[in-house]
Amino acid sequence: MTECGNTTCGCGEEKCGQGSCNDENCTCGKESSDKKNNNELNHVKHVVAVMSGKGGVGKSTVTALLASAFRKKGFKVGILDADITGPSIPKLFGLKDSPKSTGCGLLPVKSTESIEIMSLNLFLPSEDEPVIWRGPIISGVIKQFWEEVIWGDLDYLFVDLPPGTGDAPLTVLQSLPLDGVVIVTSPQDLANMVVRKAIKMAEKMDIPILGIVENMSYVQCPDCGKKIFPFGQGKVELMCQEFKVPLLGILPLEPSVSAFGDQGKIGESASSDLLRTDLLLEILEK
Ligand SMILES: Nc1ncnc2c1ncn2[C@@H]1O[C@H](COP(=O)(O)OP(=O)(O)OP(=O)(O)O)[C@@H](O)[C@H]1O
Repeated sequence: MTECGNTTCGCGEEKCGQGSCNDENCTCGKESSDKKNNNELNHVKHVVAVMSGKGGVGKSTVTALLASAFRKKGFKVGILDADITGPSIPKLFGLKDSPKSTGCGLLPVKSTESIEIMSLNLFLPSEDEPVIWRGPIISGVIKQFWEEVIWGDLDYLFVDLPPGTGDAPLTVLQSLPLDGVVIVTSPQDLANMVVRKAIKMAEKMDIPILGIVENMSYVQCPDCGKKIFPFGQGKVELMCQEFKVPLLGILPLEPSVSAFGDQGKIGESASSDLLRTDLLLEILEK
């Protein structure tokens, strides 16, 4: 292996620890272009992070709905739950089994719809056990979930990020071979302000923004079907225009979404049909 200088690596690229270096002899710390096939057992075609910056806007729900929508289309799908201290994915899919370990690595747990799932909550003795870890340990676990889990052949791996722009999101954006991020927002101005920080973080790190989903956007009257916008209307369209990214869906505040999630049957929620999956697929294929 060749050693690179302080600022420039053997391949002539500036040393930054991000992006992709195609010189296989270079040790600049940049990831090789084959980062997706992180071990011989894993062949993951696309990795998509779901991010928000703001807590509670529905990242995990949107991750689960996206994964379910892609699965319904026949793709092989996985979810890496990078929300280490507040993991929700196993609950949404009603998973209780612990991941099995083989000589080669850890096996994800399969949901009823055959989505491969890895989450720290699957290792805990009870689902309400807290995880009280500092940032470096959390980052280490996220990397292990990528490198030491036998994902096998997957078309799409969705990564559910925790809120904020701290250690865990940074690790995912820096260490995983992301095709891009899907941003989840909700219509309140407060959410908007924090979500913009996440968008700018991804932009600063040269991670493509694949699109924005607005969650809890409106309530539909069960009697007359009229849409009520308790937090105001049209904000996500403005955000998409400003950042020049596509709108991937507007989801209502819908009691059944929460009920399906609480019952561990989020895959049965029809809200996944409201996501513009075909548009996302088109963007990813490009
Ligand atoms: N469109 C929706 N309609 C009704 N309830 C929803 C909707 N989206 C999310 N919820 C509910 O809101 C709560 C928070 O959702 P979720 O856990 O997906 O948010 P999050 O952004 O991932 O949270 P965190 O920041 O803690 O990771 C859950 O109880 C979920 O069922």
